Amino acid sequence: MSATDPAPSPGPTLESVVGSLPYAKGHGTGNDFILIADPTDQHHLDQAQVAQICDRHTGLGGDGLIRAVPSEAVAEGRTILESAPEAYWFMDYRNADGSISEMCGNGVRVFVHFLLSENLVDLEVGAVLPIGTRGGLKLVTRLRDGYAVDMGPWEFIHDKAATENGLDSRVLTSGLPTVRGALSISMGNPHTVVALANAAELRALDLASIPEVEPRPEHGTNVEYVLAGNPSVPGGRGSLRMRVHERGVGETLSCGTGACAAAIATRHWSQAHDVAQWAIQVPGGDLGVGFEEGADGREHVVLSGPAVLVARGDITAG
Ligand SMILES: N[C@@H](CCC[C@H](N)C(=O)O)C(=O)O
Repeated sequence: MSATDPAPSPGPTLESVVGSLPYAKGHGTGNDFILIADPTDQHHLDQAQVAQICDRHTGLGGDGLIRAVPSEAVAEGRTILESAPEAYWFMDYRNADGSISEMCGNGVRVFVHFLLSENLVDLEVGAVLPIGTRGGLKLVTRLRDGYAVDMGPWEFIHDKAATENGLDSRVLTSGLPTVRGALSISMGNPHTVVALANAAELRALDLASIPEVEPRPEHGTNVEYVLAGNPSVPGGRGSLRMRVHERGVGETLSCGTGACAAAIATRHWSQAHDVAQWAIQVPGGDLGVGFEEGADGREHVVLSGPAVLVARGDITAG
């Protein structure tokens, strides 16, 4: 570039893209989100606007954006209200690329923490708050040091292959020398879990590009790489380490629904059905995954972990 060339355009400001907008930033084990309180359902952000806000270089930066809106304002929320009229708040979740996902396990804990900090709900330690999501009703219990979420029942995506072979798909990933067998699990959103042989494989994974999954999932998938056992659990039973490539985001430091899928797959492969509580180590911290019978008689997954708000701000041109 010479001195006479015109200066490159600095690009639009966030305010010019989305208008003035108060927000908070939070995370759950390093999975980070921009949170927007929208009690009157005014902030209808499109895919490009969300992607711009979540951009780590030209926006605020986040693995996703969560809008707190009354369930009444969203079609899926209105359906939930028919059987759970107490589910006043709905978690309108978007990935960093602006795409919609049905569910976010870390996000729903941070969401409830945000509602509390905005004085939009009142929740004692031990009390339960029903939340509407595109993945259905979720019950969030406030703990002393975080939140536990009844994520509801889980499912194998290809039931027959999963139960007969323990594997139903194949994944090709940079950094792994071979194509690996994998297991597809729905936590409301789709997951593909791959077992690794050792810690060197876990370290060597290159998750900068989207892993190739065959057969190709119609709506994409989140891919979890798991290593049974984790150093903080003596004997290792009921524990695992994982890294994740999230649909619509890329590699993240943690994924709550992914931790649930990883525990389900590892329990299935090791036939450890007697272990009701699992300890999951992700790059961003530690999560718990429990299994218990729900009121509907089906097995439910309960995800527990921390939720932190780190900042508040206002999108303005400055
Ligand atoms: N990080 C989340 C999952 C977010 C959605 C996911 N990327 C998808 O597209 O399904 C979690 O904590 O569960």
